[in-house]
Amino acid sequence: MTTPLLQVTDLQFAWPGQPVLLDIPAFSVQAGERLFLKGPSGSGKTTLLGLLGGVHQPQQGSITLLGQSLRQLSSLRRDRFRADHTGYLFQQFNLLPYLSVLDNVTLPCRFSALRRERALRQQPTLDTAAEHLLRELGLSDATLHQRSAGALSIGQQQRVAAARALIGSPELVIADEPTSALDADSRDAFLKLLFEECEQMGSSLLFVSHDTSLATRFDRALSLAGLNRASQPEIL
Ligand SMILES: Nc1ncnc2c1ncn2[C@@H]1O[C@H](COP(=O)(O)OP(=O)(O)OP(=O)(O)O)[C@@H](O)[C@H]1O
Repeated sequence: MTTPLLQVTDLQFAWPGQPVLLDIPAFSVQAGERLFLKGPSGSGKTTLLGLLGGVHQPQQGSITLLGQSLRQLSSLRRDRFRADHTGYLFQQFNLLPYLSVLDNVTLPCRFSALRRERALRQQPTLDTAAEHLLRELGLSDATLHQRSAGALSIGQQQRVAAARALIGSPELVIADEPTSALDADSRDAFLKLLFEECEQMGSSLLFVSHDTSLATRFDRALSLAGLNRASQPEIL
């Protein structure tokens, strides 16, 4: 059996002063897999993604990415490891609105020498790497690339956020409800592009959403409730 890209074992997490939110005996993502994780609002999806990226620390259990236990890294090395191997696509995109589109897309390469190096293996400069990705994701108008990210439409910002998550081919792309602000047609088109890019880069995709209609498009679909043994009080 091949070693999973990401492996969670006996994880427990509670926010300070709150009951245990997540109690997950086992969860894994395989290399190159497209995994859909569903769960209602408030069930702990975003918290789990923060744990997987090493942003939060579990009270118990282990999270191993590419054979490296996150717990064994100092917080500085954990941040670097996350920047090297994980691309994040957030629900609210989290672009820096005053920076240009290109500067937003190339941002991960400032924090990760590995992603910078990988991007420069394909393209002569980081800007051309960003432009290439933006074109692949349907943002081909070069005048848009120089504009402040905050001046773009929601659909355009989402593509910029996707390019930022993908630049430098991280092994794992984590997407937290990235299509919730889109209509059905834009959502379908965006998913198709995201899948194509992840496949080209050999990245695994962990896609979290409460929109269960998307689940059949993925290699595997899991429900957080099915993974999590912690009791869930009032979730919507
Ligand atoms: N920084 C925090 N401090 C304390 N509690 C938090 C924090 N972030 C989230 N929580 C709590 O953890 C629970 C799960 O929140 P989380 O955002 O992980 O759920 P979610 O499934 O991603 O929800 P949604 O689909 O609405 O984004 C909620 O009860 C929330 O109030």
